Amino acid sequence: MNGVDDLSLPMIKDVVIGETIGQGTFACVKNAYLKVDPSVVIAVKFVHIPSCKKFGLSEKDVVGEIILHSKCCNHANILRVIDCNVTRDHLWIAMEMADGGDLFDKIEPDVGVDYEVAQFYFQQLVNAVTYLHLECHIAHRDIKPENILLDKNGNLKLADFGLASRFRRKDGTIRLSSDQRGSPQYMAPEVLMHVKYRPDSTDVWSIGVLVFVLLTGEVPWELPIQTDEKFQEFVRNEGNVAVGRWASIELRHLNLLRKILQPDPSKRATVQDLRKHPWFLNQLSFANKEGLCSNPALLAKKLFSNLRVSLSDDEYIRFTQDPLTVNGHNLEFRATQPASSDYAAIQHDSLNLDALRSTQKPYTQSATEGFRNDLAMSESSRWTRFISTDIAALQFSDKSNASFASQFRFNPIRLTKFYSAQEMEVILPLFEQALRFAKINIKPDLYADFLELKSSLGYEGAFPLIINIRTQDARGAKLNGVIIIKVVRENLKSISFERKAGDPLDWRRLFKRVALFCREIILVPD
Ligand SMILES: Nc1ncnc2c1ncn2[C@@H]1O[C@H](COP(=O)(O)OP(=O)(O)OP(=O)(O)O)[C@@H](O)[C@H]1O
Repeated sequence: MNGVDDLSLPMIKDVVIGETIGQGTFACVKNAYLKVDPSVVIAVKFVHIPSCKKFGLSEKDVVGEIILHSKCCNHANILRVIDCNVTRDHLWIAMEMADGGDLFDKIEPDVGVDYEVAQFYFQQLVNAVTYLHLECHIAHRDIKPENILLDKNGNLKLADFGLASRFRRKDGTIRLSSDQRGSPQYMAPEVLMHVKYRPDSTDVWSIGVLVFVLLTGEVPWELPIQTDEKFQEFVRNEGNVAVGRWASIELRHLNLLRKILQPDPSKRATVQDLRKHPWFLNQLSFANKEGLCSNPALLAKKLFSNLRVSLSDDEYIRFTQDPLTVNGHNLEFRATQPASSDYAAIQHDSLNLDALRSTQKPYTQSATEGFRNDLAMSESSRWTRFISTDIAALQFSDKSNASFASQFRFNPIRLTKFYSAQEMEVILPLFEQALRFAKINIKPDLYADFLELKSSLGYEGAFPLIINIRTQDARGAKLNGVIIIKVVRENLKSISFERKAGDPLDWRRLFKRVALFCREIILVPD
C-alpha cells in the first residue's frame, strides 16, 4: 500500500496511538491521545521514508516540509504542527486533530456548496494566506480542496506544506520561483510558461479556482493554457463568460473571480486587495469578528444541505440509459475504454489487513444505545434506525434538506459510504457489475475471491474486505482508492469508498454511480 503498517510504526513517548483516520500516498494518519491527559486528542502522521525515496523525494525534502510548516502554523486557519521526529524508516508528525474531516468530502460534485459557506471558506482562506504571505513570507503553492481540513466547528485548516517556499528574503527582496509543481487545475498560467514567477501571486490564483469549485462543484478548466478550450474562452472574453457553470455564478461573485483569475499576474489582486472586497468584509451570521465559526450547527446545516445522492427511478433510468449522467449532470467518469493498467480487485495480505482493520469505525454514537432497545423490531427497521444518525446514510434519504441537514455535526467520517444488510453473495456480484458499468476492469470474480478468503480465515477473518480501485478520471489522471466492506453488526455492513489519490470530486462521482447502480441493496433511513 504505502509501506506503512501498524507493526513497524515507531512508538512515540507519552502518546497512545489509536486508529487510522486517513491515508496518503506515502503516509498514514492515526488518531492519538496524550498518556497524561487522554482528553487531549491529536493526529499523528507517519511518513514512510523509503517509499518517498523510491519516488525521488529525499529525506531532506520530507523533513524540510515539516520544518517550514511548523514555522508558520501560529494561525487559527492553519493546521498546527505540535512535534515531529525522524526514526529509521519514518518521519512522524504530531498535529492538531482536524475533527471535521476533509473539506473536499463535503463539496457536492456539479453542485458546489451554499454560497454563504463558500464565502465563509473564502474569508478563512484569505486570512490564512494573509498570515502566510505577510507575516511568514511563505507561499503555500498547493491550495486545493485536498489540502484543506476542518476542525470540530467547521473552521478551515490549511495543511500540506510540501510545495511551500519562502518567497521574501530577510532584506525584503522577492525570491522568484520557476518550477512547475502543483496541481494542474489549480495552477496559475505563469507557472506553466517557463518563466520566473511570484509564488505568492499564484496562491491568489488558486484561491480563485477554489472559490469556483466551491460555488459550482467543478473546476473551471483542466489547465490554464491556450489549448484548453474552457480557459481560452475565459481569456478571450476577459472573464465575461456566461456559459456552462459560469452561467450559474452570481454577478458579484463573478466580478470577484475576474479580479482573482487575472492571467496577467501584475494585474491580479493581492491578498491585501481581497481583504478590501465586500465578499471578505461582510460578516456572516455564523461567524464571529475574527471570521471563525460561531454557530457550527448552522454552518453544518448549510454545508450539508447540498450533499444528496438521489436513488430515484428517474435517476436510475437516466443513468442506466446514459451512464455518463447522474442527477441531470454530466458525470463523465472516463471517456474511453478501460486502460490495461486499470483494475479493481480484492486486496489481501496480512500486513495491510492489520493496518486496515483499524480504519475508520462506523459512526454509531447514540445509535449504539438505541440498538439495544430495538431488538424487538424487524431487522430492517432496526438497521434503518441504527444508521439514522450517520450523515452518510442520511444523504440517500428523500427527507427535506432542512430536517436532514439539521442532524449533521462536523465529524471526520467519510461521506462516500453506504450501508447494506445484504449477503456478500448479493453485494459482490452487483459491485462487479457496477464497476464494469463505470468502465473499470475487474479481476473476476470478487465473490469467488471472498469465498477463498473465508475458507482460509473464517467469515469474520475475511473482514474488512478491501477492494482496490485503480482507474483514471475523464481527463486520464489517476484515480485510486479502496472500497472497504465491514461488518458493523450481524448482517449489517458498511461500504466505504476511501480515496487515496486523484480528484476528490471524481471520487465522489464514482461513488454516486456505484451507489445508484447498487440502489436495491442500500439501506436508507426512514
Ligand atoms: N491533522 C489531521 N486531522 C485529521 N485528519 C487528518 C489530519 N491530517 C490528515 N488527515 C486525514 O488523513 C488523510 C491523508 O492525509 P495526508 O496528509 O497523508 O494525505 P494527502 O496529503 O491527502 O496525501 P498525499 O500525501 O498523497 O498528497 C487526509 O485526507 C485526512 O483525511
